[in-house]
Amino acid sequence: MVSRGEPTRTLVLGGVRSGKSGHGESLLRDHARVRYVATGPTRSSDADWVARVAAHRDRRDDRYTTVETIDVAGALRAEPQTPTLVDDLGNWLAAQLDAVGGWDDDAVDIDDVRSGLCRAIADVTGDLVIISPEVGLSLVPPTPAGRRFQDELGVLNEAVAAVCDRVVLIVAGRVVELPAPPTRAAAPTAAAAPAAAAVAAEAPAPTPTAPGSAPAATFDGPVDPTDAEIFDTIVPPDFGVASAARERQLTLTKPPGALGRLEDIGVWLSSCQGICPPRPLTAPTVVVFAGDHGVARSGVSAFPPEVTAQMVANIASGGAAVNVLARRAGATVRVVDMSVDADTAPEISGYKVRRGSGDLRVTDALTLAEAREALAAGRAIADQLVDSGADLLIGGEMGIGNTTPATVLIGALTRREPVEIVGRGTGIDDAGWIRKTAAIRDGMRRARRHVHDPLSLLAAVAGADLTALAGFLAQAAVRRTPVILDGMVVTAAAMVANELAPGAVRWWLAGHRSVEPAHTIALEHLDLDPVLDLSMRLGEGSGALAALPIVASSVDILTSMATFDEAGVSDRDAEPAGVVTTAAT
Ligand SMILES: O=C(O)c1ccc[n+]([C@@H]2O[C@H](COP(=O)([O-])O)[C@@H](O)[C@H]2O)c1
Ligand SMILES: Cc1cc2nc[nH]c2cc1C
Repeated sequence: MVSRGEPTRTLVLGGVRSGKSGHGESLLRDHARVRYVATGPTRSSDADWVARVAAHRDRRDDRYTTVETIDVAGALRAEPQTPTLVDDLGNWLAAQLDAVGGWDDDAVDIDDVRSGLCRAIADVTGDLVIISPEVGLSLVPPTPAGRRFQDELGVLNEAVAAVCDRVVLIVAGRVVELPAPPTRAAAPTAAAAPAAAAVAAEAPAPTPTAPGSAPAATFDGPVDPTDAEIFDTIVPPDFGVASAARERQLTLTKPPGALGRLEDIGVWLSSCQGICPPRPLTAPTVVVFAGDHGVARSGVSAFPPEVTAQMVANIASGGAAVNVLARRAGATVRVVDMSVDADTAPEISGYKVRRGSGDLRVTDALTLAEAREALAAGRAIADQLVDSGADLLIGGEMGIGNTTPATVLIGALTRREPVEIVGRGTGIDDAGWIRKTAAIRDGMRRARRHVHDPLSLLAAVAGADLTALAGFLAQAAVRRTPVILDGMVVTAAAMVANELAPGAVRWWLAGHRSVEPAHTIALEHLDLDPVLDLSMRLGEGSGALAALPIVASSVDILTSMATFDEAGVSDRDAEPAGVVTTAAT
């Protein structure tokens, strides 16, 4: 395997003594330099272990540099470009379970380290081979610790496979190439297909009316929710195009890097579009997912729940902040009633799952069937917009009380204490803050047992609006369409979306940092750096829309600035006039 500009991430699975390490090494034989990340100790008092390590070492030649660490994510992040062999994930997992005392305590999980590892794997820029044992084919171990290891390794292998380009299984010395799951990048999902076809026929363009207004064209429902939670492997934005865009930035008439973050955003957008220079954005589209929440009846918001339906009508008729900001930025706004506790216009309620989601303090917000329906709706909406030409998507939301479920999701997935993350939402007073903190505590208690299962987590505490948002954001990544995230509520849904579709985060840009404390924690968790920090706390998609003109400008820079050659401007390596250099004697 020689790097051809595009890195290849290969997961090599196999049983004990199957030849998996040897095969992994053979994949990197053409590289002049290979880093060997050893996840188990290379020195030990166990003679058999030492002999195994020595056998592995003898097979490798002096092209290898050995790094002994269980911080594989850290090692990959330190040198993402270096061709690397990681051997193996079994030792890594054992060390992680040791670190958290998780061998015999199912309540302790390693989800964060596993996600961190997957994100680091998704971000490598050089060839990577990861060796992992496949122990799921043997007997179910007789001890709790053995069963825990076997179960965790199954989950880990599946998660790592999702961010690798190839997965091979070594059996009896033979290499079996495991097929990738079918890709839906070019076509609507099976779940979304019927509705997408119906809307495509009715609404060929995403902007039948002026930017900023809610177009008359409707989203159709219902959708087939079967397997709504199963997403295709996310293909990252094109690394080769990113390199070309970075090169182009250096040719433009400015000191290298002088446009700072604007340059990075242009490079990202170029890599999302797979072309350099990128195409100007022509059809950015915001979808505002609206819903009511049972918990809002218990005094966790400064406003009454009736405001949700009233604001939905306001957005539909073009009078909300989201409409004003969208008009300025040239974006189209659509509003979708997922679970508003009132009847709304038929053109916005085609996907409605129910009236109001359940009170997360005491009951599931949705049934699993409703959660699948909401996820499928979000996915179908993303598909319809991409199919009809949207070239950038923004997820927005409107729902009195929705900062409570969003904070519960973030708290549960990042294991924070409620008081660290609770914010003032629409502006609750101190008494409301105390009620909200207690509601978040109760919701997190109910959420805790679902943190390993994104679909049941959404059903337990999120509600139909946030669940549809999660489906929308993940499906945008499946369809290789860039997204600008809005505030805390959208980012909470994004966290779950990235659990459903690992690597989806690479298609998302954080538009802004909301004043909600949970937002900063969620952004850190996703490793996202917001474009703006304007002390906003509105939702609707407003923060993302405020960032959109900056994103559009970053594209213009790459498309329209003159190069040094074109403008006849001297590049920095050119010799200044009048300076004569003489050869050294
Ligand atoms: O996303 C955010 O950062 C955000 C922060 C504060 C408020 N909101 C919006 O305010 C509403 C929820 O606030 P609350 O106090 O009713 O939970 C909902 O309609 C959100 O769009 C949104
Ligand atoms: C008026 C109003 C507008 C909103 N937009 C998003 N959340 C909101 C909450 C309220 C209360």
